[in-house]
Amino acid sequence: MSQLELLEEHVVFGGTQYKYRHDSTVLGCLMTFSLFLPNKETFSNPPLFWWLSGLTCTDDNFTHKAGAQKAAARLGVAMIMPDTSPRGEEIADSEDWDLGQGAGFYLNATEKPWAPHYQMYDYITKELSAIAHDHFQLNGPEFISGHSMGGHGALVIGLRNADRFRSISAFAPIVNPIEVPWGVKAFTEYLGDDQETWKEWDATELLKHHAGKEIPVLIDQGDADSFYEKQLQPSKIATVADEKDYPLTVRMQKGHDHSYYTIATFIEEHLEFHLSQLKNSQ
Ligand SMILES: N[C@@H](CCC(=O)N[C@@H](CS)C(=O)NCC(=O)O)C(=O)O
Repeated sequence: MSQLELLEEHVVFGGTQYKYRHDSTVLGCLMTFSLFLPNKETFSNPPLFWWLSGLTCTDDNFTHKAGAQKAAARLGVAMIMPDTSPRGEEIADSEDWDLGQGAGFYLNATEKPWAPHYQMYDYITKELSAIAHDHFQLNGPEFISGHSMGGHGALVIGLRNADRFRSISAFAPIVNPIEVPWGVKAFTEYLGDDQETWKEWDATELLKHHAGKEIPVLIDQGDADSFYEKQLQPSKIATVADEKDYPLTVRMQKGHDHSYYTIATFIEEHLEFHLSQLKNSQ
């Protein structure tokens, strides 16, 4: 397992917020991630909440802006926040904010120049998971959530690993990337022109063909989100869920936009949603 370098440690609401750096074997570069642990004496084996951020973010956006630590400390939930792409001067990048560094789309790229480093799906589901389990002994139940591009990541990773994650939630997720400009641009670059391969990384397509465990999904979408109609369109996945009678709820949030103010408003409800699913499945 890779060596972890502790960059930050802060006591917060009786738990501890950490930031680490490590040399990722899967991505071939130095990566940071953040981790919140609730009070160890009160919560010895906490469930683990994975948070995937959106375009332009690092692990800091959620840590600094969502205010999730207070609820996580009260509920006894550990939270892990990965970065959104491989990083570094030697790593392929784009001048566009919705491609390259900060925009890894949580998939395994197959095309040049991206493929050697842009393997975020494997990084999260294998390398960072092994660190969470082996280094921090976080071996309890797991949930996954995210925002925008990270909401797409949470839906795709959750549905592809429905035996592992107990529930999925998302804020303003890209639910059908193969049909919207952000997704078409990124998937063309990372996965090439064969659109059949894109479907493996598209939550709406995955849900259409999902035959595994029906893990519940909660989506919050602000109706004042400037990306709502062009890039997000949660009704696309809601329609598929309705057709299959799949347990997926979309809540439209009046007046809310795409920002972390929306996440801060509802993050406690998301943590409670995940924990309540856990109780239901026990
Ligand atoms: N840079 C873009 C916006 C990018 C954006 O809204 N990113 C979202 C995720 S898709 C985010 O979380 N930004 C960071 C933040 O709000 O802290 C623009 O100027 O239109």
